[in-house]
Amino acid sequence: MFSQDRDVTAQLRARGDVAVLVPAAGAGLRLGPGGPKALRLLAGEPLLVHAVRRVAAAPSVRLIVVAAPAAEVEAVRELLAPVAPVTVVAGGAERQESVARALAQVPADIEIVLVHDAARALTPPDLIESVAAAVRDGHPAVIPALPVVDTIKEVDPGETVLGTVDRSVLRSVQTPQGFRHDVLAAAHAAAADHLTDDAGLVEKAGRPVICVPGSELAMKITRPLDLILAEALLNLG
Ligand SMILES: Nc1ccn([C@@H]2O[C@H](COP(=O)(O)OP(=O)(O)OP(=O)(O)O)[C@@H](O)[C@H]2O)c(=O)n1
Ligand SMILES: C[C@](O)(CO)[C@H](O)COP(=O)(O)O
Repeated sequence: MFSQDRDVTAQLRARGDVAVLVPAAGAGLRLGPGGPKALRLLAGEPLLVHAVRRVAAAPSVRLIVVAAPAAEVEAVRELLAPVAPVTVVAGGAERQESVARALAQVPADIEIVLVHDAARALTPPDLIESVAAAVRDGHPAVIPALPVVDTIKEVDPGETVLGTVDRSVLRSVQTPQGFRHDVLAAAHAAAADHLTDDAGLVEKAGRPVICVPGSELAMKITRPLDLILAEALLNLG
C-alpha cells in the first residue's frame, strides 16, 4: 500500500482536471473460475484495489468512476471506501456498455476523461499522468502502446497462413486511454458496434488518435499466468 494513500484520498476532488473511468464489471472467463476478475486477489488484495490505488495516486485525477459487476455494486463501494473516494455504478454486459454507464456520471466541467481497465492493476501513476498530459496538450484521443514483439501471421479460418504482417506498423494497445470529454461522449453516442477499446469508437468517428509510449507494468491480467507474473512484478517493488 502506498504510504501517502490517506493524503491522496484527502486531496482527491480538491485538485486535478481528469476523470478516470474504471471498467471492472467483466467476468474474467479467460482467468478461469473464481468470480469476477476485478475482485480476484493479487498478493491478498483485489485487482480493483490495486488499480484504483494507483489511479488515485496520479496528481491530475479529480474523479474516479468504477463500473462494477451489477451484483457487487454495494460490496465494491465498501471495498473502495478506505482506498479512495469513488463513484460506483453497475456495469453492463459488454465493456463498452460499462464505460458508457461510467461516462454518464462525469460532470460537463471535467474536460479530460481517461478509461482504464481494472484488469491493468499495476499500471503506474506516471502512465496515467503522461496520457492526461498529452490530451491537455491538445490531442483529442491518446492511447498508450508498445511495439509488437512477435512475428504476426494472418491466417484463414482453417489456420492456413495467408501471409506475414509488417510488425513495424503494429502496436499493442493498453489503457488508460485518454480523451477530450466531448470527443469520447460523441464517439459513444454514435457507437453502432461493440468494439474492444474506446479509441476504436473515436477512430470510427473520424477523429485522430495518437499513441504514446506504454508500460510493461500496464499489462492486462487476462490468463492465469498473468496473475503469477503480476505477483512477481509486485514483489520486485
Ligand atoms: N462487461 C464488461 C466486460 C469487461 N469489463 C472490464 O473491462 C476490462 C477489460 O476487460 P477484460 O480484461 O477482457 O476482462 P473480462 O471481460 O472480465 O475478461 P474475459 O473476456 O476473460 O471474461 C476489465 O477491467 C473488465 O472488468 C467491464 O467493465 N464490463
Ligand atoms: C481496452 C483494452 O485493454 C486495450 O488493449 C482491450 O481492448 C480490452 O479487450 P478485452 O477483449 O476486453 O480484453
